[in-house]
Amino acid sequence: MTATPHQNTIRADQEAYLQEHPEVASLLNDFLRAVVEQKPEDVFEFARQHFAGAGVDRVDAVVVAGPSGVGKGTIIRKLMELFPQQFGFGCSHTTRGRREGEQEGVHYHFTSLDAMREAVARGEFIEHAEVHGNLYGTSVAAVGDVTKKGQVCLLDIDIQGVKTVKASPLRPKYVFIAPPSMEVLENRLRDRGTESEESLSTRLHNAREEVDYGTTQGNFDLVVENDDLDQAVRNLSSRLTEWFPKIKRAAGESLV
Ligand SMILES: Nc1ncnc2c1ncn2[C@@H]1O[C@H](COP(=O)(O)OP(=O)(O)OP(=O)(O)O)[C@@H](O)[C@H]1O
Repeated sequence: MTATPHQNTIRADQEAYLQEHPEVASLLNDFLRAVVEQKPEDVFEFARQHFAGAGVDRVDAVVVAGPSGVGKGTIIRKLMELFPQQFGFGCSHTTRGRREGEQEGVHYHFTSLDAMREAVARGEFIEHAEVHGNLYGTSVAAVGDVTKKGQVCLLDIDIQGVKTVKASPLRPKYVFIAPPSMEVLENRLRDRGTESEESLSTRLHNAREEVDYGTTQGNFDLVVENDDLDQAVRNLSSRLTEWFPKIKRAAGESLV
């Protein structure tokens, strides 16, 4: 049966699209290769997991790490106030209890240990780690929620998490927030009033090793000392606009 002119037009249009998007063929070939290599019992479930992580190596993301109480959350909030259209927060999951004022989907996705373990086993997390007795993690979906809007995804991740992100397909920029001193860090944690003596001492104990790792040459793309908050945010913003020129174009040069 010969094709009608209308069918020919549709076919030409589809072929033109596929030529402009060679990643479609590569994505399908990768999937087929994975299926024949791993021979999954449940192909639909396998496909869901396989495609959940597709393209995650190409998204714009920034990992903001540092010891507890150094000001990661504060700096991220400031950046998002300054550049509301350009940055979005990649909301992590946690099994820890909700602190006063924290909202589901804004500060964290609050979940149970069992639900989180199951989601991790299904391959839905880029990284996860147990910190101070609770699970924390960054899901593929949380990063996608931000980057599909064209925004740079800001991630608040502890040092253990950083090490696993480095082993994941995500290719973010890594920023370490350093305290001016251990005394200042302790005062900030005390003044925040969120920790018991025991949790405070665990956090300070971990902080020394974290600062060693964070300030070791080559572990981070940028180290920012959070002494004066506005200065720290200025230092960070200026580097972010170099890394992601689209931020500067959209925000206007005066902001930086
Ligand atoms: N430059 C700064 N000068 C003074 N206080 C600060 C500064 N930056 C942050 N703080 C204060 O220090 C406390 C800790 O900050 P924040 O909660 O942002 O830390 P964090 O690194 O996100 O901690 P965690 O990892 O435990 O969530 C807060 O009370 C915050 O207001």
